[in-house]
Amino acid sequence: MEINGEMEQRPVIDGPTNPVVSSLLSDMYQFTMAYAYWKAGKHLERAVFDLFFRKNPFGGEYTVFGGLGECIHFIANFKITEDEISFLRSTLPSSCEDGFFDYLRGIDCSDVEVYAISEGSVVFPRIPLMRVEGPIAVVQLLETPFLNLINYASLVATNAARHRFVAGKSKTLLEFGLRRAQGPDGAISASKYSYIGGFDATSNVLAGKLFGIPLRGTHSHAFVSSFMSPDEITAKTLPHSNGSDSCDDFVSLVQTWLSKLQSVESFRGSFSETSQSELAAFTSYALAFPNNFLALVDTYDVIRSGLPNFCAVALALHDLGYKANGIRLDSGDLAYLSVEARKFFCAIEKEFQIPSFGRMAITASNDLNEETLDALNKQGHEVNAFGIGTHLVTCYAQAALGCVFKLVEINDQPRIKLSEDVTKVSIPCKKRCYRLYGREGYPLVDIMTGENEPPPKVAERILCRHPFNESKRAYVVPQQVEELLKCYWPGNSGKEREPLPTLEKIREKCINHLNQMRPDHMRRLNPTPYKVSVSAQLYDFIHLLWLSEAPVGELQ
Ligand SMILES: Nc1ncnc2c1ncn2[C@@H]1O[C@H](COP(=O)(O)OP(=O)(O)OP(=O)(O)O)[C@@H](O)[C@H]1O
Ligand SMILES: O=P(O)(O)OC[C@H]1O[C@H](OP(=O)(O)OP(=O)(O)O)[C@H](O)[C@@H]1O
Ligand SMILES: O=C(O)c1cccnc1
Ligand SMILES: [Mg+2]
Repeated sequence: MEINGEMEQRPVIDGPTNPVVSSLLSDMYQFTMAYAYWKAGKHLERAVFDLFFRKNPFGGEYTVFGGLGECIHFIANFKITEDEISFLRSTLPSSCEDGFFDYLRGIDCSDVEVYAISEGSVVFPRIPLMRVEGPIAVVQLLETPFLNLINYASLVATNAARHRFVAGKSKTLLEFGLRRAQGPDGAISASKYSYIGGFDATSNVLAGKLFGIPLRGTHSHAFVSSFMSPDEITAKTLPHSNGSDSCDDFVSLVQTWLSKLQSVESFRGSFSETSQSELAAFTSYALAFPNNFLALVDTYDVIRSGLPNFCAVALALHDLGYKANGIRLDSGDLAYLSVEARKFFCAIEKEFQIPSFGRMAITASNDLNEETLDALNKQGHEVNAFGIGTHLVTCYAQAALGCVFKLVEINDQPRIKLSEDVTKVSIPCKKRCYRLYGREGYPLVDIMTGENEPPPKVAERILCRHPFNESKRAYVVPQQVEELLKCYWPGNSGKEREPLPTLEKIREKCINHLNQMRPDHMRRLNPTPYKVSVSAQLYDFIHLLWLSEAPVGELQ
């Protein structure tokens, strides 16, 4: 585009992570409406849409906002190709005129503006996560892809944050969901947004490559049961960790340690013969990864086999200057088994004078979710890391977040969507949104105002009204005022574009925001709703418009 004789420098922004996110990834009705707008000569009318949700997921009182970056990557590259136009022509009724397809050929998002809350923020019902302004036909085409990019992203980020909340800050949380996720995009998105929501790492290698998320993993039961006995191990040499000399027969060294363990007085009766298959598997894994030895100990029997076998290998590694990483438990009573494992490790630390052996890491997995984490906490456990798959990535506890995209203004005229259900009435007008902070530093209330109202001021009392309930209102004297919607896509407005932060920064923002919330909004049982309000002026306007738009009933 040429402005004042100079070529405007538009930043080059890559497309979305998933290349299927393109202009046709939309509902059919967006294209039929676009045609009807065009036919009516309305397609260039300037519209304002709000993207928001009505209820927090998982019975909670907060949501983590995810997916904004992908939306911006999408619109930065929004074009309808010749091939796509041919397809649309073949699928729309043959009465659709050629001029419409010529119009579609020329559209992009250069005259669309997107204002949004920063990704990773904690957000609440009714406050627009995004405000999208532009020619109505184009903005209408963005509805479905935007909702698709935001609904699951925010749902899974929230789910991750909730799992983090129950697990506690000190635990390591590993996302193990790739195999159980809803297809490849579900899996990649789950890894990305679980990381934002506070997970530490993923097993998903592609997510590691695409987003730089730390990768972690152990091994499976197949690895253990694929071995028959230590006799099948032929390459038995393991160099000392400092490179000084080598142990020629690591397998025998492990056997020696197992015999020593069998004769320890305090272990007498707890185990006798352990599984030779498992011992061979652990020994082989240690030979392959002497610096990162971690063993899945529940293939046969955790107490009678897995733990002693693991310790025999870990002690042999210790002789050669290596430090084992720990174990994974994947079945049984995880609280009980983790406590028994810890006792076993501590007994070895004491018996053989090996400092820090008692602090060996214990990872647990197997159908974990918020409830099982909570139950484990209540029972007392010794788990250091949780691997969580199915419940996290499928968002088992709630299938979808209900973000919607509603018209709030056209040609500078406010619009309202009425409903019998008052929670579904949309809040009209182009709005500004603020978060007001209280004396103790907690966010107190979010407030929406009309676009041209003066902003709330620090230390100045402002009336915050429930948008629909006349009697619910409160005066607030904010100690800090934060404007929530920032310009992420300026279109032709000339405004500065907010840069897209890195995934690391988004994660940091999310964790800080969650930490900043008042604890009663965060608790799992009956959390206190966070207040979302409108200014007195906007309240009056909503109700005026409501009355003017709602037909008066007639009783007979
Ligand atoms: N101490 C505990 N308190 C509450 N729930 C637990 C506890 N330990 C494990 N769980 C959960 O109980 C469930 C046990 O699953 P399940 O009944 O399938 O047994 P399993 O241990 O997987 O058995 P299997 O050996 O057949 O694989 C899992 O969802 C697990 O997360
Ligand atoms: O349980 P999730 O939270 O989904 O976590 C991922 C699970 O995936 C693996 O199981 P695997 O595929 O080997 O099957 P399994 O159910 O028989 O353990 C792993 O051992 C975990 O149990
Ligand atoms: O690395 C693991 O232990 C792992 C990875 C995916 C699923 N279950 C376990
Ligand atoms: Mg399992």
